[in-house]
Amino acid sequence: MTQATLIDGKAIAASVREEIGRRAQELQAATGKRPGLAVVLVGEDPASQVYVRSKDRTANELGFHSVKHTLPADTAEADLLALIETLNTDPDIHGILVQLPLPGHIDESKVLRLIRPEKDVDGFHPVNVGLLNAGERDHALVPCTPHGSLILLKRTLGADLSGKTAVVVGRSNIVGKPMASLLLAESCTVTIAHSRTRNLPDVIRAADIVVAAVGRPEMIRGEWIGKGATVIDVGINRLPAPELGEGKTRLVGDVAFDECLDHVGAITPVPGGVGPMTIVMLMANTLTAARRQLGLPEDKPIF
Ligand SMILES: NC(=O)C1=CN([C@@H]2O[C@H](COP(=O)(O)OP(=O)(O)OC[C@H]3O[C@@H](n4cnc5c(N)ncnc54)[C@H](OP(=O)(O)O)[C@@H]3O)[C@@H](O)[C@H]2O)C=CC1
Ligand SMILES: Nc1nc(=O)c2c([nH]1)NC[C@@H]1CN(c3ccc(C(=O)N[C@@H](CCC(=O)O)C(=O)O)cc3)C=[N+]21
Repeated sequence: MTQATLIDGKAIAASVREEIGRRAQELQAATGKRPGLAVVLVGEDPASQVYVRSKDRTANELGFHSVKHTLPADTAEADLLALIETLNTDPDIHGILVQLPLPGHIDESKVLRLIRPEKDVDGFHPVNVGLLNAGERDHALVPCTPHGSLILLKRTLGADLSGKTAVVVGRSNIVGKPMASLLLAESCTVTIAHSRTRNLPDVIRAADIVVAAVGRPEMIRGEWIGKGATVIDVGINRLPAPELGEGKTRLVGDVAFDECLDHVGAITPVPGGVGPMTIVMLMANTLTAARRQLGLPEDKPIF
């Protein structure tokens, strides 16, 4: 019986974070400027509040300039757009992140299109999406969760992923599509699966690399995953956990983790896998955006 390697996202995120901290200090020594991040939250979704707090805290810990704008859930679209215009022209702000999802009365696409592509640290603006898909990712800002997932894969399998068979389950603009695009750019043979995919277990079984971004707790069973495969579980699902006490919850991924341990090669846990990488890649993107806006040469890519 083999024993799967646990991909320690928390530890890898900590090492990337140190590197970003060093680079931010260099930037400040050279220019007197700190990378500046603005996070905008509309409404009071508790999960979003947790993420936004964590982004703000990490930015502060790394010595970034960080501002948080919390707007009421009934904010008019025009007011949100006006705030983005202000941030677009603020020279101390290099990165803008609007926490998703937005309340239903606001046109998400309109908001994302207004953010200056140079400041779009989520990588959701059509210009950044286009650059990534055109094979120009070095000039883009790359979405944080897929980018962090790719780093986990490279730290586990080595820098060269070419020729590997990868299945991405999920086709959202936030995770699935950009993940597939990054893996294709690494010369993997990529399949994108979704809710209409037939024989999903068989599709997944053929993969060297499985990335799960579905949002359904433990939907992907251990027996669907081939021997020795590497599994990146992006899913974050909060389930009630009465065994931990009344009203308590616990997080699980999209993959049945325990069922994988005796035969997969490596797997990310939830929590402690992709989540911590997402936050640190947001800081990496903010630093990249700051250097570009200050006219400095690109830093080495982070692996
Ligand atoms: N760790 C992190 O940092 C982050 C984690 N997440 C988590 O990742 C997960 C996915 O997020 P996101 O991409 O935004 O989710 P979406 O809901 O936008 O997309 C889910 C995708 O899963 C597909 N899907 C749904 N049901 C099935 C099924 N039965 N079989 C196969 N595919 C299915 C959908 O297919 P179709 O298109 O056909 O409907 C869709 O493409 C969530 O748990 C989210 O919380 C998200 C962002 C960051
Ligand atoms: N514009 C925008 N950009 C995003 O990047 C974005 C977003 N909107 N909306 C929501 C999703 C979700 N997301 C996560 C970030 C960190 C963790 C994270 O740190 N997770 C910890 C656990 C956190 C906990 O305990 O709740 C972990 O997995 O170990 C998870 C999920 C970013 N998102």
